[in-house]
Amino acid sequence: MDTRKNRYANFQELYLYYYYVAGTVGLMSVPVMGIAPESSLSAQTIYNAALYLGIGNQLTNILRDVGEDASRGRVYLPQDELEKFGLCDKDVFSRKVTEGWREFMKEQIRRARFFFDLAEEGANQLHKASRWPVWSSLMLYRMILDSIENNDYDNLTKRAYVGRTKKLMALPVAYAKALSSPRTTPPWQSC
Ligand SMILES: CC(C)=CCC/C(C)=C/CC/C(C)=C/CC/C(C)=C/COP(=O)(O)OP(=O)(O)O
Repeated sequence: MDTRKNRYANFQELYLYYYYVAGTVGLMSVPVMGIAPESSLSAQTIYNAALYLGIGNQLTNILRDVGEDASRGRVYLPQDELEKFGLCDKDVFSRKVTEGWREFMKEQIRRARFFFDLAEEGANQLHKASRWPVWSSLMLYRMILDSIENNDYDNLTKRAYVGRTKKLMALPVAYAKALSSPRTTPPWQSC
């Protein structure tokens, strides 16, 4: 798909690409990592969470690399949403961070966070040995979005990154999150 296509009309088209390139990685990870024997959520719910983590990671990866991809003539952004903010490919290639670009980026970041939020429910359903690395990667990738914000949405000339200290500080937090047991009651039955 990547060799044939370098523009995507809308998020639906992009979602298919994200599914192929990253969602599948999440799905394949579940049987390797294992589901907690005490989990009471359906396998489908857990696989969906894994898929959403793959999509969230890929969305973040794309948002971090917009400038780099543009230098290779590639735009992995929804064309209709660019248009909604008065933008087009030319604006991506010109690398000028305008108010329109910032507003566009805010929406893209919101979407990536939404997928990470969906994935969270599944992380503690995994076998306990797998939870810490999954929480760590989820948190570290989510921090790339914060870094794009801290760069005032300039992902056209700057590459967002998370410094070593911030990364190290996230690890104990991820560890603490990994300690909580899987839900035994699905969220929709607990209220
Ligand atoms: C949450 C539950 C239930 C399970 C976890 C399931 C997992 C591990 C999901 C994560 C899947 C994953 C690691 C996807 C990778 C997506 C990604 C960022 C791919 C980037 O690939 P490239 O585009 O080649 O990267 P570069 O741009 O860095 O070269």
